[in-house]
Amino acid sequence: MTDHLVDARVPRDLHAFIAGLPKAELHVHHVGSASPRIVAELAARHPDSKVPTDPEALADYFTFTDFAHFIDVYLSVVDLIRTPEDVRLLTYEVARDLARQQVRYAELTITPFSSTRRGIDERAFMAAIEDARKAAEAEFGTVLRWCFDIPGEAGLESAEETARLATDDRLRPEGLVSFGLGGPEIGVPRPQFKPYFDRAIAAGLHSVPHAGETTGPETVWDALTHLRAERIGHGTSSAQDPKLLAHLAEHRIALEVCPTSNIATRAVRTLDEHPIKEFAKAGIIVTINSDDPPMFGTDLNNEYAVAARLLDLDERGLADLAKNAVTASFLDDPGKARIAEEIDTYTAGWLAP
Ligand SMILES: O=C(O)c1cccc(C(=O)CC[C@H]2O[C@@H](n3cnc4c(=O)[nH]cnc43)[C@H](O)[C@@H]2O)c1
Ligand SMILES: [Zn+2]
Repeated sequence: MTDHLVDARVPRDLHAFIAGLPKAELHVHHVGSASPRIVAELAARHPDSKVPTDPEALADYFTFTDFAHFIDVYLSVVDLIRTPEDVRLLTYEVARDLARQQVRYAELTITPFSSTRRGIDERAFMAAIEDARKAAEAEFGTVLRWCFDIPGEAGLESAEETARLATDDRLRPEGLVSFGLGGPEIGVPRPQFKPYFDRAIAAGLHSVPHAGETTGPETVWDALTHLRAERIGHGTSSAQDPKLLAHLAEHRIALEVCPTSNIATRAVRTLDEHPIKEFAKAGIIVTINSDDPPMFGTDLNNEYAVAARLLDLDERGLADLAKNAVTASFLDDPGKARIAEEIDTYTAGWLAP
C-alpha cells in the first residue's frame, strides 16, 4: 500500500492486518484497474491520445468534477486499448496488483462491447483475457472470473452485442460468471435491459447490475424486479428507502460497496456521510470493493481501512467483511471454503497471544 493511502485515523497495526488478510473482490473494473504505469505505457504508444504519458501527471488527470466527467476520462483510457496484446498486458498486470493485496479471488467487470466496437476482434479479445486469467492463477494463485457488463448509455445495440458475446457458446470465455450493467444511470432506465438479462440468466450467468450509484432507490428496485439482480453494484441510495433496506437484508442481496469511488465521482459528499453504516445496521451483506482503484487514488486494502474506520471494526470485524465477499461471490463451494478457511487461520494467527 502506498503511504498516501494510509488513513492515520486507523491504527497502523490494523493496516498491517489488512495488508496480509486474504480477500475476495467482487466489484472492480478491468480498464478502471489499469495502473498509472500501464496507462502511461499505453498512452505513449498512442500520441494522439489526450491521456498523460507521465504516471505522475495521471493523478491530476484522474480528478473528476462529477460522474459524467469520470466516464469521459474512463473512455479516454478505453481508447488506449487497441490490440489483443494491450488487453492481455492490462489483464495480467491487474491480476498482479490484486495478488499483491492478498486477493485470492476477484470478479473483474469487463465491457467487451467497448473493445469490439473499437476494432478488437472478439475471438482475439476472449483469448487475451483467458490467457491472462490462466497465467495469473498459475503464477500468482489469484483466481479471476469475469463479469461482462452492458455500457447502458450506449443503448440497446450494446446490450444486444454484450448478450451475444456472453451467451454464444462459441465465444463466451470459460471464466465468465456474471452479467452487469454499468455507465451513467441518469437517463438510462433499467427495465429496458430485461430481455438481455433474461438471456444471460438463462445461459447460467448471475445478474449483478450497478444501481443506486447516481440515482435514487427506485433504480435499485428496478434492478431487483426487472433484472433479477443477485447483488447490487453500489446501491448507495438504498439508504433512502427503509423498505428497500429491509428487502435487501431479508433476501440476502449483497451490496458491492465502493466507498472512495462514491466520493471521487461525487455520488457521496464525504466518507463520513457514506451510508455504509446504515447498511450494516440493517443487516445487509456488505462487501468492500475498490471499483476503479488507480482512478480513485485508492486500492482494496485502503477501502478495508476506510470500512474499519466508518464501521469501527477490529480484526474480527474486518475478517467478517472479507468473508462476506467470499460468501456473496460466484466461486464454487470448495473454493469458497478454502478462502474462508484461509481468512480464519490468518486471523487466529494474528490474534494469538
Ligand atoms: O464504449 C463505448 O463506446 C461507450 C459509449 C457510451 C457510454 C459508455 C459508457 O458509459 C462506459 C462506462 C464504463 O464505465 C465502467 N465503470 C467503471 N466504473 C464504474 C462505476 O462506478 N459506475 C458505472 N460504470 C463504471 C463501466 O463498466 C463501463 O464500461 C461506453
Ligand atoms: Zn463500478
